[in-house]
Amino acid sequence: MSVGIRLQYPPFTRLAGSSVSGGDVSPPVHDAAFAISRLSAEFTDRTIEAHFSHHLLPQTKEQLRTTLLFCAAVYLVFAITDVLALGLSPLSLMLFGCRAAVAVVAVASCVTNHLHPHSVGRVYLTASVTEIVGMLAFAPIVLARPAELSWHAMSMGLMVLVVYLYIPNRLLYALAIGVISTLVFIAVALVTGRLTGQEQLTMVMLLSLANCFGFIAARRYNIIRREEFRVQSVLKNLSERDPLTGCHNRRYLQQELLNMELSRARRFRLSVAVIACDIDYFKSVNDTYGHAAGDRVLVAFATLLRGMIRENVDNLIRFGGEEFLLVLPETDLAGAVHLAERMRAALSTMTTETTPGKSVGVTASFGVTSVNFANVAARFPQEAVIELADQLLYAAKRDGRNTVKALEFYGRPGLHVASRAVG
Ligand SMILES: Nc1nc2c(ncn2[C@@H]2O[C@H](COP(=O)(O)OP(=O)(O)OP(=O)(O)O)[C@@H](O)[C@H]2O)c(=O)[nH]1
Repeated sequence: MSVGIRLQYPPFTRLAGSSVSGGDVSPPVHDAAFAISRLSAEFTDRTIEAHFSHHLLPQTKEQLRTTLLFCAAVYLVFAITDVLALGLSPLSLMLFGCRAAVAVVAVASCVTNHLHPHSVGRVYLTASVTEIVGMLAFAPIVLARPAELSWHAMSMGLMVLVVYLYIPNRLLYALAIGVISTLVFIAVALVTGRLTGQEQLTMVMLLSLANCFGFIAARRYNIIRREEFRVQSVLKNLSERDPLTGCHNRRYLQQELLNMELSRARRFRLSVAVIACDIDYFKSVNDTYGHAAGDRVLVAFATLLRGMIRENVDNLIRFGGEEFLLVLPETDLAGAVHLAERMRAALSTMTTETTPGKSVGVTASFGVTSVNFANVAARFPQEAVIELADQLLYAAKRDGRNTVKALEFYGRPGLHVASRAVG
């Protein structure tokens, strides 16, 4: 059975660390899934890369804003050097226009990202556009002040490092922008014909080194960030999942899921259903066929349940031992009872191979409850819903097992009036 990690985001920001309703979204957690491309320094699995990017989005946007505004300010401040070189002339005014264009694009990028808080693509697009405009605006400065070519080469080297290391962008975009602008700069420098052959060689070598060091350092940084994310995801997975069945565990239910689903249902005045189910006479399976066979039955039961719930919506939790719990958002009592009855019937016809050639069939009992927040205004302890489902499960056990018991939850003890037994 593949074990998964829960990585989710609102509406696209559920990550290793935060979550919103979304059921068992479970990218595999084995190492191959976290493979990192040596060239792009990104996860080769696009889904995991998307989770990673969304996980870091708030920090990335913050970094981008700070860096772009700082670079825009530096670009404008360096207009002083134009005035010192060219005086207050139409040419220096034109260069100021180029510098102002960079500042305007940088500010527009920050505003765009502010208006689209969940878009990773826009962050990279605005970073790239600002970098390209910054590099383009540098060309007229170089052409207008050819006597300072060595200084311009130094500035170019610094700009390349900024592109690789300080402006958050995809590594391959930074590489393309860094290399192409370096080549264009070298071409412009050679066209001006102000440098000796030795100076030209030195300039080409230094700018190549700036690109190499920038790329290597950025690649290293990108890989380290992703390694951190991998470890974080694996640890989170270990702490939230049952290793035998791959289901979420009780800890996850109590610390995250239940509160999240009940709060959401309360906010939007929706129904949430909970089904508690437990394999009947499971001890005798262990006693008769051995613990390993019992494990196989548990895994088969979890697989059956998982196959019958809505992917990315419902949640399956191993509540303990041979007891499982299903949390079903936007589901009323009738819908949950119908599902529980289908599960009960499916299990009663299923067998699991315990040893080669030998199979065992089991049944299960179900306790079903649902709370409709359109009718329930009063606050109640979140565990109360689970407790009711559990009580109903044990009522089903007392009633002979292989049966479903259901009751609407009205939020207060003594008001569970809509009782219904099925099976
Ligand atoms: N193989 C296996 N057995 C487990 C696991 N966790 C709990 N059990 C066993 O599950 C059995 C539960 O037994 P009981 O609580 O008596 O329940 P039951 O026999 O299913 O009886 P009812 O629930 O009343 O129908 C115990 O024998 C536990 O050892 C597990 O991970 N693997």
